[in-house]
Amino acid sequence: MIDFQSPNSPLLPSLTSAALAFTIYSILRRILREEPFRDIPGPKAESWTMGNLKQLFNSKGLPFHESLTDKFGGIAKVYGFFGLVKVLSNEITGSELAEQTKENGTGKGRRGGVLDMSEWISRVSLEMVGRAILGYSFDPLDSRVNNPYTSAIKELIPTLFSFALARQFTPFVVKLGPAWFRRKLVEWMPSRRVQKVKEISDVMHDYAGKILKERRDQQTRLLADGEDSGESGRPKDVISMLLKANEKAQKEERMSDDELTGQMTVLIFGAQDTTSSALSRIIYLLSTHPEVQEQVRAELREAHRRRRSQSDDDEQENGRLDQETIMSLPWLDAVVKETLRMYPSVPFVRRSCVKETTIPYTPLSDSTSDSHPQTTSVRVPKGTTIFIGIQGMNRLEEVWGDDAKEWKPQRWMSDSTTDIADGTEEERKSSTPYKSTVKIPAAFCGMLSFLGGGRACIGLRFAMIEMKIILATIFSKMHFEPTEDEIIWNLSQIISPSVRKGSQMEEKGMPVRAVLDDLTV
Ligand code: HEM
Repeated sequence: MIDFQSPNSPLLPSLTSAALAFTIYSILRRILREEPFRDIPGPKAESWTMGNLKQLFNSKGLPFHESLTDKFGGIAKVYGFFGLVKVLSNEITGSELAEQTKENGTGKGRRGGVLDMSEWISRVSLEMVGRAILGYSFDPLDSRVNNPYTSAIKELIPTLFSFALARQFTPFVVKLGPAWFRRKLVEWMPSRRVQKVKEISDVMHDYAGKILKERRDQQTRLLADGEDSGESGRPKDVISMLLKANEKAQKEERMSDDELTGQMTVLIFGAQDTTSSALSRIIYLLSTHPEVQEQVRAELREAHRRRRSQSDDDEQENGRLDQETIMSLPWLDAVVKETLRMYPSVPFVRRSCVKETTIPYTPLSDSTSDSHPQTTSVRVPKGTTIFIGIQGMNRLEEVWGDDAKEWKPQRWMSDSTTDIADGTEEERKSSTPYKSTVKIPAAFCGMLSFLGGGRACIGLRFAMIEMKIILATIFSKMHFEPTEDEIIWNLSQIISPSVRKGSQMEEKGMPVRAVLDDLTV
């Protein structure tokens, strides 16, 4: 009998060679299946071995993604390893206030300073999702030291993205023997980046296990104290609810601890970087568009004035607007939607085609494109890798009009758009400011920022509420101005900002000048 768990198992070499054989077979199979995309235009392969993959997975790759939509339209052919054919669909795409007191021309002094807002936003959003999803405080905001989980979660995506090319082999590597063997393989790998990912994933796994235990103990305590009977005593975080549902579920439907910790990590990941990327971009855009920022602050000023006039217990409300008021502010809504449209936090996603299909295709008749106008559909064989160009789709002129590539929140100010909180699900999904004949199967307002279909973002509503609350809170207390720094937006699956420090140097972060300007009193 073969012992699968033993490191000396004779199965290992056979598994390794079988996996390699499978990899080579798959590569050859795909090379031979190039033919259906013969007539699809696209950029030339940059290199014979890497195709276009280095351009696709490059932190400075946004212009390449943008050029795909501009030059080739809805579908562009890009090359993978060894000239493998892949189809790319339309990319496609603090510090405490460093004190400055200045005269601002009105004779009044002003207090402000330069803050790295991306750092702060990232901490705020992790704290929010930590509490809402896990019932856990990772990183009290007044702490100067990052929790190891916070650092791990921030490092993971950029580190993984830095070897995105090698990760194309993941589907084959995960089939290599049992988990302990794959772990050994990883430990033996002489790559600093692979070791870093291993360390990050160990920290995340250990923390998730620790938090799960805390939630479980809390539930046992509440049950024992009889506090679980009423709504008020019940923990509201997602994991506590999941644990409770798990206990009530039939034995065969229950999630194992590994599945539960997996869910925790997916939720935190899905929620944190995406939201903080969008929030950083919004703050930056408002700092560089003072006229739009003034509109947002004017409606906040008015909302606070109404709150003060209606409330007789200001102390208790502590200058805060309620959720309903925040969600109904039209300029805030327009700014969030327009930023998600123009600058989606996740500009593209990857999918594998599991069943052969044919998709409609209208080539560009533009003279700069080498497209073949007679082609109207393209056959996509099973196994083809597809990149869904979220950003490219969000900027289609057919859907958004001639000014599709401009950031214009005012496009959302018309009556024809439906707020997320209003209207039917169908109205909400398809509501774009333009009466377009092109229907995008999107989960949100005709844009793909939260994707669409069965695997669309499950945190859409959470994200909208969270972002608006954070923005309303911050912009009620201060306004922002740009600094002289050049901000660069990097593609590492999720977009994040950095600052140019000389011709060859960049540093993570997004400095903006914050000026205290309280609207709540
Ligand atoms: C601005 C904020 C957000 C954006 C732009 C965003 C965008 C996306 C996108 C594009 C996907 C599809 C990814 C793929 O399939 O490759 C996704 C999936 C997902 N998102 Fe979000 N997301 C945001 C916030 C959130 C929040 C706050 C949560 C949790 C509370 C969340 C949880 C998830 C989960 C669990 C998935 C996987 C769904 C599945 O595969 O079935 N997201 N999100």
